[in-house]
Amino acid sequence: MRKPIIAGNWKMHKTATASEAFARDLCDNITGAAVDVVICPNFTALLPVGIAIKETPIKLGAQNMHWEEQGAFTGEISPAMLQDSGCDYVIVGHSERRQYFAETDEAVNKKVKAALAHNLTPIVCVGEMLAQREAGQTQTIVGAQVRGGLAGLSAEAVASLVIAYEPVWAIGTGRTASAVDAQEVCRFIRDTVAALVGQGSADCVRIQYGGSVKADNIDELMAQPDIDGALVGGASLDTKTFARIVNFQ
Ligand SMILES: O=C(CO)COP(=O)(O)O
Repeated sequence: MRKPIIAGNWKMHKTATASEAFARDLCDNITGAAVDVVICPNFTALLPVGIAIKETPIKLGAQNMHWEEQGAFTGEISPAMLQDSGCDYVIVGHSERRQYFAETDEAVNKKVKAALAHNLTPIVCVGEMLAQREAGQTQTIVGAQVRGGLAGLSAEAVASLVIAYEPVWAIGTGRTASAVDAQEVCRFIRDTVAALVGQGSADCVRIQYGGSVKADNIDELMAQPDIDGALVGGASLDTKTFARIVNFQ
């Protein structure tokens, strides 16, 4: 039985001060959640938010990281730094990183391995662009991203991580994939994982859907057999809405 996991990706929103206040408000609104809850603020907010949620079940995640331990990589942050800041999770290969910062499957793979080596659970993002979906290439693209991102990992490692299916055309557009379409791709991702490392891991790995998840579509999405959670952008920036998403039916 896979425990659902709902994560909020705050992207480049909220200062550290605003993030801390928001996190405290969130703690008051999310009590006794039956699911894993993760919030991913910007780097400068990790420490204060980590302190704000310390005695609560809410976990801390980062939005990106470098794969190296340390070194001359101006502007980057290492897995050890994230761990030291209180992170348990890190988002890897978000489509905005792939699109605007030229992140490749090879880089994603290095980041996934580095995260696991530092006891950080990677949330590995995959998803096709609109033109690719319309050209009937969804499975080709998503399959290659899954195989590339998870290359060389043991069955046990794959079982421990989280995969987020985020169709690029559904991110921030208000255009959610239908629950049936999302289920179909999440099922395909699970089958791809099974072919890669075996059915046992495929049965354990948690797969989130992301892309315009809102309070009014979460229930239908979570009712799908292969959707184990959500990676929420815009709707995670409102306390009441995010609390409602976490408390899906
Ligand atoms: O990119 C996303 C989460 O990582 C989804 O963003 P929205 O929920 O704003 O569409």
